[in-house]
Amino acid sequence: MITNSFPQALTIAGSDSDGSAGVQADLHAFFSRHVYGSSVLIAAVAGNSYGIHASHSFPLDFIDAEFKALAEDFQIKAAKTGMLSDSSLIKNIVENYQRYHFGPLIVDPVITTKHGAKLLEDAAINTLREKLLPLALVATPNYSEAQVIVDFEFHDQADVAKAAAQIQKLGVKDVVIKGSHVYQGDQETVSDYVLLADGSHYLLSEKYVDTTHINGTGDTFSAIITAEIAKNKSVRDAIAIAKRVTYEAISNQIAVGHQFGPINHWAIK
Ligand SMILES: Nc1ncnc2c1ncn2[C@@H]1O[C@H](COP(=O)(O)OP(=O)(O)OP(=O)(O)O)[C@@H](O)[C@H]1O
Ligand SMILES: Cc1ncc(COP(=O)(O)O)c(N)n1
Repeated sequence: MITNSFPQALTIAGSDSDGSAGVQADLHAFFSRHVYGSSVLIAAVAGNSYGIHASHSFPLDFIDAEFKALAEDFQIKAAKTGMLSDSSLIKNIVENYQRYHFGPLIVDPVITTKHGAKLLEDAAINTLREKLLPLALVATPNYSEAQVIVDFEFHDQADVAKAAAQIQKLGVKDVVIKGSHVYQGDQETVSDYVLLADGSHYLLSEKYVDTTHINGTGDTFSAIITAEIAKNKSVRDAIAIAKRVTYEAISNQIAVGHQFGPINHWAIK
């Protein structure tokens, strides 16, 4: 009899038809780190590298059926969320996540795409704050999402640190605020501020890559953390690996799409 022990992870997110972001990016990322990926699709968007043309959320009873089907068979060791659409979907995900055992939860609070399309209703921000974030082992807002969650504007790194502490107070154990642009001498870097559950905090920096092929960076980053946690890596190591390999995927561009193209998951080692 085959055991169910191969590392398995789950993404609870939206499909992006151009394959660059959402569930598609998450599954590429899981695959690249040798983790089996499954998905609960909550919505699908019709889009390409220029923008999003349409979006469609799935019925809640269908989402319930997806969770149940996976719970009856798979041994998922870690799960992540991406696009969440609206309040009723967030509540549904919270209920299903609490009903089943899918391991630690990584919340990537996706609000807008790289083309500026909104993937989360304004009215759902409170539900995100009060219902979903408290369940998160790791939350990975980018610079602008973090400002929406804490409801104040960042002017400097001290504000980023203050926001991470505020997000931790919502119940999130480990917080990564991505995407501060910091100069180290002449070199522009993209730095992610990390605040761990034990109170330790630090910046993870890589050189800024001047490219528009950045669709799916946030999805990939959070999916890699999820994959590494599914393989029992520590949160600190999982975040460091995610930073390193996401940088590899951004800096080894592939020629797909005209504007906000995908990153290169084959570059991930
Ligand atoms: N141009 C770039 N050059 C180098 N690193 C980058 C670049 N853009 C993003 N990153 C890195 O990629 C990772 C993903 O961050 P990013 O801020 O892009 O997330 P996002 O896609 O905006 O997030 P979300 O999915 O939450 O909307 C981070 O580690 C960030 O520092
Ligand atoms: C369906 C879907 N989900 C998420 C994103 C965010 O992508 P990114 O990782 O670039 O922030 C997206 N563009 N589409």
